[in-house]
Amino acid sequence: MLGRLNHVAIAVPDLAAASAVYRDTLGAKLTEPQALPEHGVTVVFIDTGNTKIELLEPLGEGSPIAAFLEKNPAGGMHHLCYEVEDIIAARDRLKAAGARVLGDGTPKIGAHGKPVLFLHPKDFLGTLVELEQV
Ligand SMILES: CC[C@@H](C(=O)O)C(=O)SCCNC(=O)CCNC(=O)[C@H](O)C(C)(C)COP(=O)(O)OP(=O)(O)OC[C@H]1O[C@@H](n2cnc3c(N)ncnc32)[C@H](O)[C@@H]1OP(=O)(O)O
Ligand SMILES: [Co+2]
Repeated sequence: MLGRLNHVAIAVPDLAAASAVYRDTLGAKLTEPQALPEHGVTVVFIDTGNTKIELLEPLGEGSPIAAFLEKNPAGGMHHLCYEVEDIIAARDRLKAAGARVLGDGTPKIGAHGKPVLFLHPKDFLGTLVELEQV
């Protein structure tokens, strides 16, 4: 069921400042900021060749990363995203195994234009997991 690691997400309080760290200090190439109001975040991606880094800044009221940033004001690693071939089959298998699928369980379209779902961090060793259908 588990495919490639698609991205590692880092929640940040200031996307421009975080982008400057990756661009100027680490010498990375970044995508333009992409506002995703349906996810409550603005994102920038960095392609590292073997995976991607997703920088996340809160967008709008009730962003799902707001509480995380209150606990981690300087930012921190927020989630891992794994690729799956069939997100509905993966969801149903995980639910049957007792994992909590976040939201109403209906995949949303993610930053890459593909269906995504999130799994509760307490069911995965304290790590929020995103699944993306590829
Ligand atoms: C850009 C689109 C998409 C993509 O295509 O890549 C994205 O990546 S969108 C990214 C942002 N979206 C989401 O994160 C959606 C799913 N997340 C959620 O539904 C919530 O963030 C959450 C995981 C349910 C957490 O909700 P929150 O209100 O922040 O906190 P709680 O108090 O309910 O948390 C319970 C418990 O879990 C711990 N926690 C919270 N977030 C994380 C995390 N990222 N990693 C590890 N642990 C986390 C939190 O600390 C609480 O623990 P205790 O304090 O021990 O109770
Ligand atoms: Co993500």
